[in-house]
Amino acid sequence: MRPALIFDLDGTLIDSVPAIHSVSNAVLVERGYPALSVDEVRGYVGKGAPHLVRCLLQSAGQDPDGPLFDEIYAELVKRYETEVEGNTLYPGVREALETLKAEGYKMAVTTNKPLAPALAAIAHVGLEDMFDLVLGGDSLPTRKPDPEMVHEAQRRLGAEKAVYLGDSEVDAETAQNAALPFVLYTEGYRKTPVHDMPHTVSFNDFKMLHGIIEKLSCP
Ligand SMILES: O=C(O)COP(=O)(O)O
Ligand SMILES: [Mg+2]
Repeated sequence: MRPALIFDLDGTLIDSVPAIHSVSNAVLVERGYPALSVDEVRGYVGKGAPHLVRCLLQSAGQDPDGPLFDEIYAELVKRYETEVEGNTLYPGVREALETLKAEGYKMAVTTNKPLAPALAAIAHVGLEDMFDLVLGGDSLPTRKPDPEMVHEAQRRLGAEKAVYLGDSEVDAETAQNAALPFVLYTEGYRKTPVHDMPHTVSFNDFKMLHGIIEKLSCP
């Protein structure tokens, strides 16, 4: 049986930092706080929206868990869902996914991004028909690196075997916690050198993905 392919979203399939940067700055500047650089915002991505909001509050000199949290979280997630222009696919993603889907691989997304903005970004880049399941950071009581999201995806897909694919330290840890092979996309938002990240195989071009998955699918 072919393994299910469980993908991370931000930094793996979609370059979403331009969108997250612009939404974050809109929320900050509107309240009189200084705008942040793309590099700063990139460093805040990967652990879900609550973490991003706490980082934004800290950068503004505010209490990360203080009274502004709920208001900023709600506004950020709302804008995230509608201001989708800054989300773009990494080169070759569509072709690679189409090939794998045509061969019968079941595919899911497990992202720490909240579900509504994740679905909006997926639709914006035209991948809405590609996945059997999408789970967001607010779909379950826990988020990555807790393995539950990946386990839940595997259960819902009825997949005995699975491969997890992602770009970040959080993803490497998730795959380890879920005891799954980890395919690392090196062009996303990781902060650690590739050789210091636990992974089964890495790739820097989606043209390589089909061959990698075929090899991992051998019994
Ligand atoms: O929203 C985030 O923080 C990251 O989302 P990801 O899990 O798709 O990388
Ligand atoms: Mg990611």
